[in-house]
Amino acid sequence: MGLLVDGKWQDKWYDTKENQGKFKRESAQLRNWITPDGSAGPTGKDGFKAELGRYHLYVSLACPWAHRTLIFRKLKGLEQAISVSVVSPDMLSEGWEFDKDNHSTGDHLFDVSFMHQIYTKHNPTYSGRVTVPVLWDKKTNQIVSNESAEIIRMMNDAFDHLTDNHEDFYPAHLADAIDEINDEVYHAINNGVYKCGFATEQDAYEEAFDNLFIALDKLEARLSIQRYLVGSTLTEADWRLFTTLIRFDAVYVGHFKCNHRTIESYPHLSGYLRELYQWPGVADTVDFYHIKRHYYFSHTMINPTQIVPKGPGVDYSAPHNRDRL
Ligand SMILES: N[C@@H](CCC(=O)N[C@@H](CS)C(=O)NCC(=O)O)C(=O)O
Repeated sequence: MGLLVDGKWQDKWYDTKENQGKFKRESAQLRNWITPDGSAGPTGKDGFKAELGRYHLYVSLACPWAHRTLIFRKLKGLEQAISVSVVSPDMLSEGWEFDKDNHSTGDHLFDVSFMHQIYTKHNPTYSGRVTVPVLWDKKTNQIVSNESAEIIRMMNDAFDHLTDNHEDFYPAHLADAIDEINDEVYHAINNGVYKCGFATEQDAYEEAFDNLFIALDKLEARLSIQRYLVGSTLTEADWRLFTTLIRFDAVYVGHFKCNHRTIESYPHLSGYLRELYQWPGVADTVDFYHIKRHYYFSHTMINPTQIVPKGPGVDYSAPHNRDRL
């Protein structure tokens, strides 16, 4: 695990010493947008017009942030339009790898061995962490974006005129409500589980743990009276929560010490999770082999034996009963 400094790979983990043992996630650096006409989006430069076949996604099937983009690719009917390469589950001294003998598709564009080589193809002197997902422009040979929250917004509407899929997971009249819940879910839950797992001091861990379960309890109450996070409409906010919930009992409870309770033990959150899992096309994007193997095998500072647990064997295909709400 490491990062690029002036285009050179360095094997170095996050330094929590400067932050009282707290894990601080770095902001994504590459923030351009694909738009229907190629004009600039809310951040970054212009020149990324929506075109079928022009863009490529680099993902890990283990990663909850990359998982969002795979779900949107599926739900928005973009599988033919946007090609994908999947990294191996193990993220070791060279970071994310394309090892075809280890559950990777290989790099379909350049056949390189490591994800950091994609970042240095974009910019030979790149400095920063080498994260997935990455959205690549095959036409101009550069990274469009490495921020999943923005990649899913582009996928939500930039290609609609080409695909005729007008399903809208961020409708204007719900935008404020979605942004508000996203903010809470991001800090306390999506990133909250990482703050628990990567904390290196007891207080830092306990603070993240308490905030995580306060937030989950709040969502349990909310989902006891409404079907989805912002009411009766399924939105982006639900998909952003889903990718953390589906990893929770398999990984975060044990590996990240988020063990106050499992998602299975929450009557409403567990039914909600099953409903989202059973949404047409979504189960195909969930790969528990990659999920469990990645976390338990890669984070040797947390799990030095690299043993991957066999359980928990939750049945996400069981009836969800959410249609009663
Ligand atoms: N802000 C990014 C975060 C992505 C991210 O942190 N991905 C993780 C995998 S789950 C990663 O690649 N980590 C490698 C590292 O931090 O060195 C996004 O949401 O797109």
